Amino acid sequence: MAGESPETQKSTGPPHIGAINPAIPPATVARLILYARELGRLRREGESHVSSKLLGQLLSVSDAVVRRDVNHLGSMGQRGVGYEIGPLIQQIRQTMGTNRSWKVALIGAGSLGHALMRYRGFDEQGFQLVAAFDTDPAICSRNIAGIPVLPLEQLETTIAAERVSLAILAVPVDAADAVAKRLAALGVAGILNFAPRTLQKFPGVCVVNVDLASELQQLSFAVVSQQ
Ligand SMILES: NC(=O)c1ccc[n+]([C@@H]2O[C@H](COP(=O)([O-])OP(=O)(O)OC[C@H]3O[C@@H](n4cnc5c(N)ncnc54)[C@H](O)[C@@H]3O)[C@@H](O)[C@H]2O)c1
Repeated sequence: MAGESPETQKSTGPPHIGAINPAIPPATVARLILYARELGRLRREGESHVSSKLLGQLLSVSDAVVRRDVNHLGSMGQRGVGYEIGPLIQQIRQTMGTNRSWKVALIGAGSLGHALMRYRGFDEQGFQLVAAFDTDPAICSRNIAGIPVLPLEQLETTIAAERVSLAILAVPVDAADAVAKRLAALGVAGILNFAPRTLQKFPGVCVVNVDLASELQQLSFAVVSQQ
């Protein structure tokens, strides 16, 4: 799921949108997210410092890779002491834009949408799902896991009123481009797209595609490659 970099990057936009650092390679970005997850776990276990060797072991990469990745964040480690966990987490979160809260809208409240609304992990990472939208009247005007499901007609007013910056697209493939176009016109800065199609590009809108079927194909390739 992780590992794909934004297809476009926002150059201008509302003042609450931070710029993505284009100098960090996508593979490093993917690992930094995983380092933060492991560092959070170590901190909860009471650790204050971690070596590049241990952090590397936790991700099955070498300590040289860890040091190179962390170097992208500036001067962080101390020889013989390792990295101080708190400041390293803070620096990664600042770089990733996850040291702040993001308001997120979900478009498409079907099977996948329901599962996403029930997932509690977004809040913990600073992603606040404020509303879902659907075209099916049977689904609308309900609350799922505390999130209101609204008719699509209310997209424009709600996104503007709530100052939503990110959207999750979980609509049927044929509806994806039209919805993305509406989101782009509303100034939404990023779209997490689950529809199995490469979305049309919109200036200033970052898109990350999530396609579990593609991930499975990568897994099958990895398995056959080692046989
Ligand atoms: N990327 C992945 O790994 C992955 C996994 C599962 C599903 N999907 C994709 O996610 C999408 C949703 O899958 P699902 O299983 O939840 O489908 P679903 O049919 O259960 O849900 C789709 C929902 O979108 C609504 N909808 C239709 N047109 C709309 C529009 N223009 N605006 C707002 N809502 C609209 C429908 O009323 C329905 O509630 C599909 O495109 C599917 O292919 C991707």
